[in-house]
Amino acid sequence: MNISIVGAGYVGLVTGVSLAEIGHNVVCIDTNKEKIEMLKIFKSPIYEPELEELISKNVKEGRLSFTHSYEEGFNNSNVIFIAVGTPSKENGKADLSAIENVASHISNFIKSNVIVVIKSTVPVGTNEYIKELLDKTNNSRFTIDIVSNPEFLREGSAINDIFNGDRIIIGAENNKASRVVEELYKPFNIPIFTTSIRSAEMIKYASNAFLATKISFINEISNLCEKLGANIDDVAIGMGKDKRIGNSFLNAGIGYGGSCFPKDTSALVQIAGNVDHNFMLLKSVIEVNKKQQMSLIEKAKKRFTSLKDLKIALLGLSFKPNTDDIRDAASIVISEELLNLGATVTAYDPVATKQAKKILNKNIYFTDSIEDAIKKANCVFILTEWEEIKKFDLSKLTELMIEPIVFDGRNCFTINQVSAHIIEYHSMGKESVINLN
Ligand SMILES: NC(=O)C1=CN([C@@H]2O[C@H](COP(=O)(O)OP(=O)(O)OC[C@H]3O[C@@H](n4cnc5c(N)ncnc54)[C@H](O)[C@@H]3O)[C@@H](O)[C@H]2O)C=CC1
Ligand SMILES: O=C(O)[C@H]1O[C@H](OP(=O)(O)OP(=O)(O)OC[C@H]2O[C@@H](n3ccc(=O)[nH]c3=O)[C@H](O)[C@@H]2O)[C@H](O)[C@@H](O)[C@@H]1O
Repeated sequence: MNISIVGAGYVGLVTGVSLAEIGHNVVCIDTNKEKIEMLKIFKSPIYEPELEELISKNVKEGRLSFTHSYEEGFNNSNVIFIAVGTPSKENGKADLSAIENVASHISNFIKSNVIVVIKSTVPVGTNEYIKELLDKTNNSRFTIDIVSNPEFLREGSAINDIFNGDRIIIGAENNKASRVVEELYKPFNIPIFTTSIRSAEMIKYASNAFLATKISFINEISNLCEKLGANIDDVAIGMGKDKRIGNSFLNAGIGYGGSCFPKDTSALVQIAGNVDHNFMLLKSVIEVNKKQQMSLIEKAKKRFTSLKDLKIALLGLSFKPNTDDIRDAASIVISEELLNLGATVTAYDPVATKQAKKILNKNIYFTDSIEDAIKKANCVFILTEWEEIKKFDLSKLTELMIEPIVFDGRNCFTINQVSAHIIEYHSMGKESVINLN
Protein backbone atom coordinates (compact mmCIF):
# COMPACT_ATOMS: atom_id res chain seq x y z
CA MET A 1 0.00 0.00 0.00
CA ASN A 2 1.19 3.59 -0.62
CA ILE A 3 1.24 5.45 2.65
CA SER A 4 2.03 9.08 3.51
CA ILE A 5 2.88 10.05 7.05
CA VAL A 6 2.61 13.73 7.93
CA GLY A 7 4.93 14.72 10.79
CA ALA A 8 8.33 13.11 11.07
CA GLY A 9 8.49 13.42 14.87
CA TYR A 10 8.54 10.53 17.31
CA VAL A 11 5.25 8.99 16.30
CA GLY A 12 5.47 9.78 12.60
CA LEU A 13 8.98 8.41 12.16
CA VAL A 14 8.44 5.25 14.17
CA THR A 15 5.10 4.57 12.46
CA GLY A 16 6.65 5.25 9.05
CA VAL A 17 9.64 3.03 9.63
CA SER A 18 7.55 0.17 11.00
CA LEU A 19 5.04 0.28 8.12
CA ALA A 20 7.94 0.28 5.64
CA GLU A 21 9.53 -2.64 7.49
CA ILE A 22 6.39 -4.76 6.96
CA GLY A 23 6.44 -4.03 3.23
CA HIS A 24 4.43 -0.84 2.57
CA ASN A 25 5.74 2.08 0.49
CA VAL A 26 6.03 5.01 2.86
CA VAL A 27 6.82 8.67 2.40
CA CYS A 28 7.22 10.88 5.49
CA ILE A 29 6.40 14.55 5.09
CA ASP A 30 7.56 17.25 7.50
CA THR A 31 7.55 21.02 7.11
CA ASN A 32 10.81 21.20 9.07
CA LYS A 33 13.37 21.17 6.24
CA GLU A 34 16.30 20.62 8.57
CA LYS A 35 14.73 17.38 9.84
CA ILE A 36 14.08 16.15 6.32
CA GLU A 37 17.66 16.90 5.24
CA MET A 38 19.00 14.94 8.22
CA LEU A 39 16.70 12.00 7.49
CA LYS A 40 17.79 11.93 3.86
CA ILE A 41 21.31 11.16 5.05
CA PHE A 42 19.95 8.53 7.49
CA LYS A 43 20.39 10.69 10.59
CA SER A 44 17.53 10.51 13.04
CA PRO A 45 16.53 13.89 14.52
CA ILE A 46 15.58 12.08 17.75
CA TYR A 47 17.55 9.64 19.89
CA GLU A 48 15.69 6.34 19.88
CA PRO A 49 17.40 2.94 20.07
CA GLU A 50 17.33 1.01 16.72
CA LEU A 51 15.59 3.84 14.83
CA GLU A 52 18.53 5.04 12.75
CA GLU A 53 19.39 1.51 11.58
CA LEU A 54 15.79 0.92 10.48
CA ILE A 55 15.62 4.27 8.67
CA SER A 56 18.76 3.51 6.74
CA LYS A 57 17.72 -0.10 5.91
CA ASN A 58 14.27 0.84 4.63
CA VAL A 59 15.47 3.84 2.60
CA LYS A 60 18.18 1.71 0.95
CA GLU A 61 15.65 -1.03 0.20
CA GLY A 62 13.42 1.57 -1.51
CA ARG A 63 10.36 1.47 0.75
CA LEU A 64 10.92 4.69 2.71
CA SER A 65 11.53 8.28 1.65
CA PHE A 66 11.30 11.79 3.09
CA THR A 67 10.10 15.10 1.74
CA HIS A 68 9.02 18.53 2.91
CA SER A 69 6.63 18.93 -0.04
CA TYR A 70 2.96 17.96 0.34
CA GLU A 71 2.72 17.72 -3.44
CA GLU A 72 5.43 15.09 -3.62
CA GLY A 73 4.29 13.38 -0.41
CA PHE A 74 0.61 12.96 -1.34
CA ASN A 75 1.22 12.09 -4.99
CA ASN A 76 0.60 8.32 -4.81
CA SER A 77 -1.14 8.11 -1.49
CA ASN A 78 -3.94 5.65 -0.63
CA VAL A 79 -3.67 6.29 3.10
CA ILE A 80 -2.47 9.47 4.84
CA PHE A 81 -1.47 9.24 8.51
CA ILE A 82 -1.43 12.51 10.44
CA ALA A 83 1.11 12.42 13.28
CA VAL A 84 1.83 16.08 13.93
CA GLY A 85 2.07 17.51 17.44
CA THR A 86 -0.93 18.52 19.57
CA PRO A 87 0.83 20.45 22.36
CA SER A 88 -0.92 22.11 25.31
CA LYS A 89 -2.04 25.69 24.95
CA GLU A 90 -1.63 28.08 27.92
CA ASN A 91 -5.05 27.05 29.24
CA GLY A 92 -4.27 23.31 29.05
CA LYS A 93 -6.38 22.73 25.92
CA ALA A 94 -4.89 20.77 23.01
CA ASP A 95 -3.58 23.00 20.23
CA LEU A 96 -4.99 21.60 16.98
CA SER A 97 -3.46 24.17 14.63
CA ALA A 98 -0.91 21.76 13.10
CA ILE A 99 -3.61 19.19 12.26
CA GLU A 100 -5.89 21.89 10.84
CA ASN A 101 -2.99 23.07 8.72
CA VAL A 102 -2.33 19.57 7.33
CA ALA A 103 -6.05 19.04 6.67
CA SER A 104 -6.18 22.24 4.63
CA HIS A 105 -3.59 20.87 2.18
CA ILE A 106 -4.87 17.35 1.57
CA SER A 107 -7.45 17.79 -1.18
CA ASN A 108 -5.12 20.04 -3.21
CA PHE A 109 -2.64 17.24 -3.82
CA ILE A 110 -4.35 13.83 -3.68
CA LYS A 111 -4.64 11.83 -6.92
CA SER A 112 -7.11 9.16 -5.76
CA ASN A 113 -9.62 8.42 -2.97
CA VAL A 114 -7.78 8.46 0.35
CA ILE A 115 -8.24 7.43 3.93
CA VAL A 116 -6.98 10.00 6.45
CA VAL A 117 -5.85 8.33 9.67
CA ILE A 118 -5.39 10.60 12.69
CA LYS A 119 -2.64 9.20 14.88
CA SER A 120 -2.00 12.34 16.90
CA THR A 121 -3.67 12.44 20.32
CA VAL A 122 -6.76 14.60 19.86
CA PRO A 123 -9.78 15.54 22.04
CA VAL A 124 -12.99 13.59 21.58
CA GLY A 125 -14.85 15.01 18.58
CA THR A 126 -11.71 16.21 16.73
CA ASN A 127 -11.81 13.52 14.03
CA GLU A 128 -15.38 14.59 13.20
CA TYR A 129 -14.32 18.23 13.15
CA ILE A 130 -11.38 17.45 10.84
CA LYS A 131 -13.69 15.41 8.60
CA GLU A 132 -15.94 18.49 8.27
CA LEU A 133 -12.91 20.64 7.42
CA LEU A 134 -11.78 18.11 4.82
CA ASP A 135 -15.24 17.95 3.26
CA LYS A 136 -15.54 21.73 3.22
CA THR A 137 -12.19 22.22 1.52
CA ASN A 138 -12.38 19.15 -0.72
CA ASN A 139 -12.08 20.64 -4.18
CA SER A 140 -10.94 17.33 -5.73
CA ARG A 141 -13.10 14.63 -7.31
CA PHE A 142 -11.96 12.10 -4.74
CA THR A 143 -13.53 10.94 -1.50
CA ILE A 144 -11.76 11.31 1.84
CA ASP A 145 -12.69 8.93 4.70
CA ILE A 146 -11.46 9.45 8.24
CA VAL A 147 -10.13 6.97 10.80
CA SER A 148 -9.00 7.52 14.38
CA ASN A 149 -6.01 5.34 15.23
CA PRO A 150 -4.32 6.59 18.41
CA GLU A 151 -0.76 5.53 19.21
CA PHE A 152 0.49 3.93 22.43
CA LEU A 153 4.27 3.72 21.96
CA ARG A 154 6.63 4.95 24.65
CA GLU A 155 9.72 7.01 23.97
CA GLY A 156 12.94 5.12 24.53
CA SER A 157 11.34 1.78 23.61
CA ALA A 158 9.29 2.97 20.66
CA ILE A 159 10.50 0.41 18.11
CA ASN A 160 9.92 -2.51 20.43
CA ASP A 161 6.50 -1.10 21.43
CA ILE A 162 5.28 -0.64 17.88
CA PHE A 163 6.12 -4.21 16.85
CA ASN A 164 4.92 -5.75 20.13
CA GLY A 165 2.01 -3.50 21.15
CA ASP A 166 -0.86 -4.82 23.29
CA ARG A 167 -3.55 -3.53 20.92
CA ILE A 168 -4.25 -1.48 17.84
CA ILE A 169 -7.31 0.78 18.17
CA ILE A 170 -9.29 1.66 15.05
CA GLY A 171 -12.31 3.97 15.10
CA ALA A 172 -13.59 4.51 11.57
CA GLU A 173 -16.42 6.47 9.98
CA ASN A 174 -17.35 3.44 7.86
CA ASN A 175 -16.55 -0.29 7.56
CA LYS A 176 -14.72 0.08 4.26
CA ALA A 177 -12.16 2.49 5.72
CA SER A 178 -11.86 0.37 8.86
CA ARG A 179 -11.10 -2.76 6.84
CA VAL A 180 -8.37 -1.02 4.82
CA VAL A 181 -6.59 0.11 7.99
CA GLU A 182 -7.07 -3.30 9.66
CA GLU A 183 -5.57 -4.99 6.58
CA LEU A 184 -2.63 -2.58 6.56
CA TYR A 185 -1.76 -3.51 10.17
CA LYS A 186 -2.30 -7.27 9.85
CA PRO A 187 1.40 -8.24 9.46
CA PHE A 188 2.12 -6.85 12.95
CA ASN A 189 0.01 -9.68 14.41
CA ILE A 190 -1.24 -7.44 17.22
CA PRO A 191 -4.87 -7.68 18.47
CA ILE A 192 -7.02 -5.09 16.70
CA PHE A 193 -9.99 -3.51 18.47
CA THR A 194 -12.45 -1.63 16.29
CA THR A 195 -14.83 0.89 17.79
CA SER A 196 -16.49 4.24 17.14
CA ILE A 197 -14.34 7.27 16.35
CA ARG A 198 -15.25 8.98 19.64
CA SER A 199 -14.47 5.88 21.71
CA ALA A 200 -11.10 5.51 19.97
CA GLU A 201 -10.25 9.11 20.84
CA MET A 202 -11.34 8.57 24.45
CA ILE A 203 -9.36 5.30 24.80
CA LYS A 204 -6.15 7.23 24.22
CA TYR A 205 -6.81 9.91 26.87
CA ALA A 206 -8.26 7.42 29.34
CA SER A 207 -5.19 5.17 28.98
CA ASN A 208 -2.68 7.96 29.55
CA ALA A 209 -4.73 9.43 32.41
CA PHE A 210 -5.00 6.02 34.07
CA LEU A 211 -1.23 5.43 33.85
CA ALA A 212 -0.59 8.91 35.26
CA THR A 213 -3.04 8.10 38.08
CA LYS A 214 -1.14 4.91 38.86
CA ILE A 215 2.09 6.91 39.14
CA SER A 216 0.63 9.62 41.39
CA PHE A 217 -0.99 6.92 43.52
CA ILE A 218 2.27 5.01 44.06
CA ASN A 219 4.04 8.30 44.77
CA GLU A 220 1.55 9.11 47.53
CA ILE A 221 2.03 5.60 48.97
CA SER A 222 5.78 6.19 48.75
CA ASN A 223 5.46 9.43 50.74
CA LEU A 224 3.49 7.52 53.36
CA CYS A 225 6.11 4.74 53.44
CA GLU A 226 8.76 7.32 54.36
CA LYS A 227 6.67 8.53 57.28
CA LEU A 228 5.63 5.07 58.47
CA GLY A 229 8.87 3.14 58.03
CA ALA A 230 7.76 0.86 55.18
CA ASN A 231 9.79 0.20 52.02
CA ILE A 232 8.14 1.27 48.74
CA ASP A 233 10.10 -1.25 46.64
CA ASP A 234 8.66 -4.12 48.65
CA VAL A 235 5.21 -2.54 48.82
CA ALA A 236 5.11 -2.15 45.01
CA ILE A 237 6.27 -5.74 44.48
CA GLY A 238 3.67 -7.01 46.92
CA MET A 239 0.89 -4.98 45.29
CA GLY A 240 1.97 -5.91 41.77
CA LYS A 241 1.66 -9.62 42.47
CA ASP A 242 -2.11 -9.13 42.42
CA LYS A 243 -2.87 -9.60 38.70
CA ARG A 244 -5.76 -7.14 38.97
CA ILE A 245 -3.25 -4.43 39.91
CA GLY A 246 -0.31 -5.57 37.76
CA ASN A 247 3.33 -4.82 38.44
CA SER A 248 3.97 -2.10 35.86
CA PHE A 249 3.88 1.66 36.45
CA LEU A 250 4.42 1.26 40.17
CA ASN A 251 7.86 2.86 40.26
CA ALA A 252 7.82 5.67 42.79
CA GLY A 253 9.92 8.71 41.93
CA ILE A 254 9.87 12.41 41.22
CA GLY A 255 6.70 12.16 39.16
CA TYR A 256 5.87 11.78 35.51
CA GLY A 257 7.13 14.13 32.80
CA GLY A 258 7.49 13.98 29.03
CA SER A 259 5.56 15.29 26.09
CA CYS A 260 2.40 13.32 26.79
CA PHE A 261 1.21 12.60 30.36
CA PRO A 262 1.33 16.25 31.51
CA LYS A 263 -0.35 17.57 28.35
CA ASP A 264 -2.90 14.77 28.01
CA THR A 265 -4.01 14.87 31.65
CA SER A 266 -4.50 18.65 31.40
CA ALA A 267 -6.36 18.25 28.12
CA LEU A 268 -8.69 15.61 29.61
CA VAL A 269 -9.54 17.91 32.52
CA GLN A 270 -10.45 20.54 29.89
CA ILE A 271 -12.41 18.05 27.78
CA ALA A 272 -14.41 17.10 30.89
CA GLY A 273 -14.90 20.77 31.80
CA ASN A 274 -16.37 21.43 28.34
CA VAL A 275 -19.25 19.08 29.21
CA ASP A 276 -19.60 20.43 32.77
CA HIS A 277 -17.82 17.51 34.37
CA ASN A 278 -15.44 18.30 37.21
CA PHE A 279 -12.80 15.55 36.88
CA MET A 280 -11.71 15.77 40.53
CA LEU A 281 -9.60 12.61 40.54
CA LEU A 282 -7.50 13.69 37.57
CA LYS A 283 -7.04 17.20 38.98
CA SER A 284 -5.57 15.62 42.12
CA VAL A 285 -3.30 13.39 40.03
CA ILE A 286 -1.88 16.51 38.39
CA GLU A 287 -1.48 18.33 41.72
CA VAL A 288 0.26 15.33 43.33
CA ASN A 289 2.65 15.19 40.39
CA LYS A 290 3.58 18.87 40.66
CA LYS A 291 4.32 18.45 44.36
CA GLN A 292 6.25 15.23 43.77
CA GLN A 293 8.61 16.92 41.29
CA MET A 294 9.71 19.22 44.12
CA SER A 295 10.18 16.45 46.70
CA LEU A 296 13.99 16.17 46.34
CA ILE A 297 14.33 19.89 46.94
CA GLU A 298 12.16 19.61 50.06
CA LYS A 299 14.38 16.77 51.33
CA ALA A 300 17.56 18.75 50.60
CA LYS A 301 16.15 21.85 52.33
CA LYS A 302 15.45 19.79 55.43
CA ARG A 303 18.95 18.32 55.34
CA PHE A 304 20.92 21.54 54.72
CA THR A 305 18.48 24.24 55.95
CA SER A 306 19.67 26.54 53.13
CA LEU A 307 20.84 25.51 49.64
CA LYS A 308 22.48 28.90 49.00
CA ASP A 309 26.02 28.57 47.58
CA LEU A 310 25.90 24.77 47.64
CA LYS A 311 27.19 22.99 44.56
CA ILE A 312 24.53 20.53 43.48
CA ALA A 313 25.07 17.97 40.72
CA LEU A 314 22.09 16.81 38.66
CA LEU A 315 22.48 13.34 37.15
CA GLY A 316 20.06 12.67 34.30
CA LEU A 317 18.05 15.41 32.58
CA SER A 318 15.71 13.59 30.17
CA PHE A 319 12.19 12.79 31.40
CA LYS A 320 13.06 9.08 31.33
CA PRO A 321 16.03 6.94 30.22
CA ASN A 322 16.87 6.05 26.59
CA THR A 323 15.60 9.30 25.14
CA ASP A 324 17.03 12.77 24.64
CA ASP A 325 13.58 14.29 25.13
CA ILE A 326 13.42 16.75 27.99
CA ARG A 327 9.93 18.11 27.28
CA ASP A 328 8.23 18.62 30.67
CA ALA A 329 11.07 16.75 32.41
CA ALA A 330 11.39 17.22 36.17
CA SER A 331 14.93 18.52 35.53
CA ILE A 332 13.45 21.78 34.18
CA VAL A 333 11.56 22.78 37.33
CA ILE A 334 14.14 21.31 39.71
CA SER A 335 17.13 23.11 38.17
CA GLU A 336 15.21 26.39 38.02
CA GLU A 337 14.22 26.18 41.68
CA LEU A 338 17.77 25.25 42.77
CA LEU A 339 19.12 28.32 40.99
CA ASN A 340 16.40 30.45 42.61
CA LEU A 341 17.53 29.16 45.98
CA GLY A 342 21.08 30.28 45.24
CA ALA A 343 22.69 26.90 44.52
CA THR A 344 25.31 26.34 41.82
CA VAL A 345 24.09 23.62 39.47
CA THR A 346 26.19 21.21 37.41
CA ALA A 347 24.48 18.66 35.19
CA TYR A 348 25.22 15.48 33.30
CA ASP A 349 23.09 13.39 30.96
CA PRO A 350 24.38 10.65 28.65
CA VAL A 351 22.40 11.89 25.60
CA ALA A 352 20.07 14.79 26.43
CA THR A 353 22.65 17.56 27.00
CA LYS A 354 22.20 19.07 23.53
CA GLN A 355 18.43 19.34 24.00
CA ALA A 356 18.85 20.47 27.63
CA LYS A 357 21.14 23.34 26.61
CA LYS A 358 18.32 24.71 24.43
CA ILE A 359 15.74 24.65 27.23
CA LEU A 360 17.36 24.75 30.67
CA ASN A 361 18.65 27.88 32.39
CA LYS A 362 21.88 29.28 30.90
CA ASN A 363 23.48 29.41 34.38
CA ILE A 364 23.75 25.62 34.60
CA TYR A 365 27.20 24.09 34.01
CA PHE A 366 26.92 21.08 31.69
CA THR A 367 29.57 18.38 31.97
CA ASP A 368 30.65 15.41 29.86
CA SER A 369 30.86 12.84 32.63
CA ILE A 370 29.34 11.92 35.97
CA GLU A 371 32.76 12.38 37.56
CA ASP A 372 33.02 15.98 36.32
CA ALA A 373 29.51 16.80 37.51
CA ILE A 374 30.01 15.50 41.05
CA LYS A 375 33.57 16.81 41.61
CA LYS A 376 33.58 18.96 44.77
CA ALA A 377 29.76 18.88 44.91
CA ASN A 378 27.91 19.20 48.22
CA CYS A 379 25.22 16.82 47.08
CA VAL A 380 23.89 14.91 44.09
CA PHE A 381 20.31 14.76 42.76
CA ILE A 382 19.53 11.72 40.59
CA LEU A 383 16.71 12.67 38.20
CA THR A 384 16.77 9.94 35.53
CA GLU A 385 17.49 6.24 35.98
CA TRP A 386 19.99 5.84 33.12
CA GLU A 387 21.89 2.51 33.16
CA GLU A 388 25.15 4.46 33.35
CA ILE A 389 23.97 6.12 36.57
CA LYS A 390 22.65 2.86 38.06
CA LYS A 391 26.02 1.22 37.39
CA PHE A 392 28.09 4.10 38.74
CA ASP A 393 30.70 3.07 41.29
CA LEU A 394 29.42 4.67 44.50
CA SER A 395 32.88 4.76 46.05
CA LYS A 396 33.71 7.55 43.55
CA LEU A 397 31.13 9.75 45.30
CA THR A 398 33.12 9.45 48.51
CA GLU A 399 36.33 10.13 46.61
CA LEU A 400 35.20 13.15 44.55
CA MET A 401 32.51 15.02 46.46
CA ILE A 402 32.92 17.44 49.36
CA GLU A 403 30.43 15.25 51.19
CA PRO A 404 28.93 12.16 49.52
CA ILE A 405 25.26 13.06 49.98
CA VAL A 406 22.79 11.68 47.45
CA PHE A 407 19.10 12.48 46.86
CA ASP A 408 17.94 9.75 44.52
CA GLY A 409 14.64 10.64 42.81
CA ARG A 410 14.50 7.39 40.86
CA ASN A 411 15.51 4.73 43.38
CA CYS A 412 18.52 3.64 41.34
CA PHE A 413 20.15 1.80 44.24
CA THR A 414 18.93 -0.62 46.90
CA ILE A 415 19.52 0.02 50.58
CA ASN A 416 21.91 -2.96 50.56
CA GLN A 417 23.98 -1.49 47.74
CA VAL A 418 24.44 1.87 49.42
CA SER A 419 24.97 0.47 52.91
CA ALA A 420 28.37 -0.86 51.85
CA HIS A 421 29.62 2.69 51.13
CA ILE A 422 30.59 5.76 53.10
CA ILE A 423 27.69 7.78 51.89
CA GLU A 424 24.50 9.54 52.93
CA TYR A 425 21.64 8.34 50.78
CA HIS A 426 18.06 9.64 50.62
CA SER A 427 15.68 7.98 48.18
CA MET A 428 11.93 7.76 47.56
CA GLY A 429 9.71 5.81 49.94
CA LYS A 430 12.56 4.19 51.86
CA GLU A 431 14.58 4.75 54.99
CA SER A 432 17.61 7.01 54.53
CA VAL A 433 21.10 5.53 54.91
CA ILE A 434 23.46 7.75 56.86
CA ASN A 435 26.85 6.16 56.69
CA LEU A 436 29.34 9.03 56.86
CA ASN A 437 32.56 8.96 58.83
N1 LIG B 1 5.95 11.14 21.64
C1 LIG B 1 5.28 10.06 21.95
O1 LIG B 1 5.83 9.16 22.56
C2 LIG B 1 3.85 9.89 21.58
C3 LIG B 1 3.12 10.93 21.03
N2 LIG B 1 1.78 10.75 20.72
C4 LIG B 1 1.02 11.83 20.09
O2 LIG B 1 1.43 11.89 18.71
C5 LIG B 1 1.45 13.25 18.25
C6 LIG B 1 2.83 13.59 17.72
O3 LIG B 1 3.73 13.54 18.82
P1 LIG B 1 5.33 13.55 18.59
O4 LIG B 1 5.66 12.60 17.51
O5 LIG B 1 5.95 13.42 19.92
O6 LIG B 1 5.50 15.04 18.06
P2 LIG B 1 6.83 15.77 17.61
O7 LIG B 1 6.72 17.14 18.12
O8 LIG B 1 8.02 14.93 17.93
O9 LIG B 1 6.72 15.78 16.01
C7 LIG B 1 5.73 16.45 15.29
C8 LIG B 1 6.31 16.75 13.92
O10 LIG B 1 5.29 17.33 13.09
C9 LIG B 1 5.88 18.31 12.27
N3 LIG B 1 4.84 19.23 11.80
C10 LIG B 1 4.19 20.19 12.52
N4 LIG B 1 3.28 20.79 11.73
C11 LIG B 1 3.35 20.20 10.52
C12 LIG B 1 2.64 20.37 9.31
N5 LIG B 1 1.65 21.27 9.18
N6 LIG B 1 2.97 19.58 8.25
C13 LIG B 1 3.95 18.66 8.36
N7 LIG B 1 4.65 18.45 9.48
C14 LIG B 1 4.34 19.21 10.55
C15 LIG B 1 6.92 18.97 13.16
O11 LIG B 1 7.91 19.63 12.40
C16 LIG B 1 7.46 17.75 13.92
O12 LIG B 1 8.57 17.19 13.26
C17 LIG B 1 0.99 14.09 19.46
O13 LIG B 1 -0.40 14.27 19.36
C18 LIG B 1 1.31 13.21 20.65
O14 LIG B 1 0.46 13.46 21.75
C19 LIG B 1 1.14 9.57 20.91
C20 LIG B 1 1.83 8.50 21.45
C21 LIG B 1 3.24 8.58 21.82
O1 LIG C 1 0.94 9.20 24.67
C1 LIG C 1 2.13 9.11 24.76
O2 LIG C 1 2.93 9.90 24.30
C2 LIG C 1 2.77 7.98 25.47
O3 LIG C 1 2.92 8.37 26.86
C3 LIG C 1 3.56 7.41 27.66
O4 LIG C 1 4.85 7.11 27.17
P1 LIG C 1 6.14 8.03 27.50
O5 LIG C 1 5.69 9.37 27.93
O6 LIG C 1 7.04 7.90 26.35
O7 LIG C 1 6.89 7.33 28.72
P2 LIG C 1 6.48 6.47 30.00
O8 LIG C 1 7.34 5.29 30.05
O9 LIG C 1 5.03 6.23 30.08
O10 LIG C 1 6.92 7.45 31.17
C4 LIG C 1 6.28 8.69 31.38
C5 LIG C 1 6.76 9.31 32.66
O11 LIG C 1 6.28 8.57 33.77
C6 LIG C 1 7.35 8.25 34.67
N1 LIG C 1 7.07 6.95 35.30
C7 LIG C 1 6.73 5.88 34.55
C8 LIG C 1 6.46 4.67 35.15
C9 LIG C 1 6.53 4.54 36.53
O12 LIG C 1 6.29 3.47 37.14
N2 LIG C 1 6.87 5.63 37.27
C10 LIG C 1 7.15 6.84 36.68
O13 LIG C 1 7.45 7.82 37.39
C11 LIG C 1 8.60 8.24 33.80
O14 LIG C 1 9.74 8.48 34.56
C12 LIG C 1 8.29 9.35 32.83
O15 LIG C 1 8.67 10.59 33.36
C13 LIG C 1 2.74 6.10 27.63
O16 LIG C 1 3.40 5.10 28.40
C14 LIG C 1 2.57 5.61 26.20
O17 LIG C 1 1.73 4.45 26.18
C15 LIG C 1 1.91 6.72 25.38
O18 LIG C 1 1.80 6.33 24.02
